[in-house]
Parts: sequence; C-alpha cells; structure tokens
Amino acid sequence: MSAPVPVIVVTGFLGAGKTTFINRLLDSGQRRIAAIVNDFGAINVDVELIEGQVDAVIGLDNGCICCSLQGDLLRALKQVLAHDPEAIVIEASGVSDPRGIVQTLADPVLWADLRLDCTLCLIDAEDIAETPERMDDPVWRAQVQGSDFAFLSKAGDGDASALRVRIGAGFRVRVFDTRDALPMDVLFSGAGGTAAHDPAGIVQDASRFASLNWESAAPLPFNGFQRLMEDLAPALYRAKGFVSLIERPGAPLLFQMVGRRATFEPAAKPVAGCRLVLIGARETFDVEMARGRLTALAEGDAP
Ligand SMILES: Nc1nc2c(ncn2[C@@H]2O[C@H](COP(=O)(O)OP(=O)(O)OP(=O)(O)O)[C@@H](O)[C@H]2O)c(=O)[nH]1
Repeated sequence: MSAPVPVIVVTGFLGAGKTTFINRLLDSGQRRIAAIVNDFGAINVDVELIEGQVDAVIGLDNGCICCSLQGDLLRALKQVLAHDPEAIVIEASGVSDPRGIVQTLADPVLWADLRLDCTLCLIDAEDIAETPERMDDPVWRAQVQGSDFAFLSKAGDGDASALRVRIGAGFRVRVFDTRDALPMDVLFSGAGGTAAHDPAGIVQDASRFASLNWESAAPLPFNGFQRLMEDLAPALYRAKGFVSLIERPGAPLLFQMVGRRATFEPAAKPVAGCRLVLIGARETFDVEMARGRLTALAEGDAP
C-alpha cells in the first residue's frame, strides 16, 4: 500500500488571499500538487487563476464544500488521487468552515489514502484594519479556530506584529506573514491537524450571503462599470471575474474587488465577453438591482 498523500486545507474569508497563497505554493515547485478549488458562486473564477501551474485541478462551485458540496469534495478527492499527486491542496470557499472539510477527509472511503498535514487560514490585515468587527464574524472566527496556522496577508509595509500577537494569543494559533518565505517544512510536517475540529459547532451559514453570477457576450464601458462597482461596493464583500471593455477590444481584464479596493489586470487567457461573480450580505446586497444595472450597461441603456 502506498503512503497517504499529504493534504493542506486553505481557508480564509472572502478575498483574504487564498488563491494568491496557493499559487505561491504551486510556484515553489517542490512537489507535484493537485488542487481542488471551491468557489461560492456558480462561476468558478479561481480555478482559471490556478490552472496551468498545477498537476491537476478540479473546481467545485455554487456552494460550500464544508456543507452542501461535501459529497462532491469526496468525489473530487478520489479523482485527483488518480493523478498520483505528491500533495493535495484544497482551497475552501471564503464562507466555508474548515471543520466541515476536515470531517470529509476523515471519511472511511479515503482516510487510508490521505493525511491531513494542516489547515491554514489567510487573514486580510487590511480588512481587519478597516473593519475591526470582522474578528467577531462567526464565519471568520470559525475559519481561524478551525486552523492550525494563520497567515497574515496584505500587511503592506506596515508592522503587523501587534495583530500577529493578538491573533496568536486570541486563537492559540501560530501566525505567519505572507511577506516572508513560505515555511514549507511547517506546512508539510504533519504537525497540523491539531486545530479544534469538533464537528458539533460547524458554522454552516452560507444563507447569509447572496451572490450574483452575471455573464454577457457584450463588452462594457469602462467608466460606467467603474461607477457601478463603486455604487455596489458598500454592499459587497467580494467581486471578481473577467471583463471585456468597449475601449479595449480583444484585451480582456481580470477584475478583483475586496471591500472597496478594486484592481484590473490583463487576463492571462483570452476571454470572450464578461463573467462576473458578486458576493454580498443577503440583507444589503440587492442582487436583482445589480443584475439589472449590469445588463443595462451591457446593452448600452445605462444613464
Ligand atoms: N497587496 C496584497 N494583495 C493581495 C495579497 N494577497 C492577495 N491579494 C489581492 O487580493 C485580492 C484577492 O486575492 P485572492 O487570492 O483571489 O483571494 P481569495 O481568498 O482567493 O478570494 P476568494 O476565493 O474570492 O474568497 C486579489 O486582488 C489579490 O491580488 C497580499 O498579500 N497583498
């Protein structure tokens, strides 16, 4: 019987930097890694941002692998095992509780083939500075509490030591900084798997989030799109996807927005039209209004 394949579960709130972290891990080239990528929305953007750097990649979308997609996760794990990877990394959706994923990994069908090396959580330092109440969010807390290690992202040039100490002490978790070299020896040491994995308290609260998956064959005007995203930003946790602009024919862009911070960069692959995912709080994000405004923009009807 071959040795169990090490698994790393990467969790963290919407837009915290999970895909960015995983791409770094894959770029390290130290192992043949297969990836399973779960996007909360029905359009899996992350899988396209990872594809090409990895041995095998499977996308699971439109739900959470910690709850509604647990069966799909099991099937995906069996599929990637067929590629004989040296390690598997699972990117949870930004609203997942990692304990639901760990529960799946312990399934009798798989446990002999896999070994959970660690669960880690990305924490967006910029988001905590701007929205300190995030640390009281039950989903955010479940992600940190269910992780063996935390990684602070987006600390910029600032001194993140106070936040590291606060999180480390508050959650009894070892905290790293993504500005430093990846601690590969720690990630794959098998020292993880000790986080609180009591399935009794799993936070399965995806219903408080609302998402819009919007696609259009037509390009959008840059100014109108930017204005619309500025209007929607207060109600959104996250927006991402590919946008074709009228002003830049044949040069689609990858659009990313976390909180109010938006970026555009050239898409790595050709993309026709637009494909966007917008995620907000159910009570404040008016999905139909956003859909209507995006469609009006694409049809040239926007004011
Ligand atoms: N400045 C800075 N930006 C970062 C860092 N990590 C991620 N980002 C940016 O933050 C945005 C979201 O990053 P992702 O890696 O896609 O975040 P995610 O957690 O995978 O997002 P979801 O899967 O949608 O929850 C992107 O625009 C990234 O370029 C970081 O350490 N520093």
